[in-house]
Amino acid sequence: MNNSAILSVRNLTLEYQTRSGFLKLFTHKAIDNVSFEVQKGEVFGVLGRNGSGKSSLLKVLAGTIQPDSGEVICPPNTTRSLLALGLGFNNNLSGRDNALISCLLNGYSKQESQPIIEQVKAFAELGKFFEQPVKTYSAGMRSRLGFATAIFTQVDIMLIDETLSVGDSAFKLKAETALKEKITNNEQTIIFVSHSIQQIKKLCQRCLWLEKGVAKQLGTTDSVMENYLADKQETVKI
Ligand SMILES: Nc1ncnc2c1ncn2[C@@H]1O[C@H](COP(=O)(O)OP(=O)(O)OP(=O)(O)O)[C@@H](O)[C@H]1O
Repeated sequence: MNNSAILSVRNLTLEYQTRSGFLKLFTHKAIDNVSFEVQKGEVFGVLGRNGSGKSSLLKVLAGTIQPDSGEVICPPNTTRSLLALGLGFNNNLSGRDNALISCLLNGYSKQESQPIIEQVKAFAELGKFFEQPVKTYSAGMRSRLGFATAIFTQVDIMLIDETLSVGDSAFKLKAETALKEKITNNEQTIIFVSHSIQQIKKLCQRCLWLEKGVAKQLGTTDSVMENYLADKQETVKI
């Protein structure tokens, strides 16, 4: 692992097994021998078509699923949090209680959590719904709560899966601005999956292009984007 790398992924492979008929199992390689490193303070993008393995990769990086082979290495005590739609909340608890649980899981005491929860409440703009169970929320409202919770609790690596793509344009802009502020001090490491090429261009210095689970290109966002867009246009022509 390079000195300033906060995350090192080596030869990662993940297979899903699904039933394709009575007693028949179908194996699908969602991530195929992928390796890369992310530096501390870097905003790293992952792009690729539908089904290319982006979300699966983030889940492995967050430790919510185990790979079949390969490894994910971080310095000791590195905290990681996956911000993805529908993940991580207890549906029966209110937005406030879910925010409190996130704080406690990130090592804050109940007392230290109170001002953070008020910041989350103000940022998420959920009004009285903040006190209602999360199961009553729309996808956009969950996204607001998830984003606000992640932005105000300190984690070493934020793993963001599509959450910025949901919600109205005013909130998207506010979320992007908050992320940029967090990025400017070069402390926050972010791994960011998005279908929005504009968002990846705006936020990420480097990115990884996944194609059917394989790392097709790893490099600066400009160089990867050039080939990715050319490839997309080729496919549209065909
Ligand atoms: N739980 C699962 N069981 C079986 N196959 C799965 C499972 N989750 C994902 N897959 C398959 O693994 C592949 C990668 O899926 P993944 O969701 O990681 O892709 P993605 O790039 O995030 O897609 P999208 O851009 O559409 O969100 C797809 O072919 C998908 O069908």
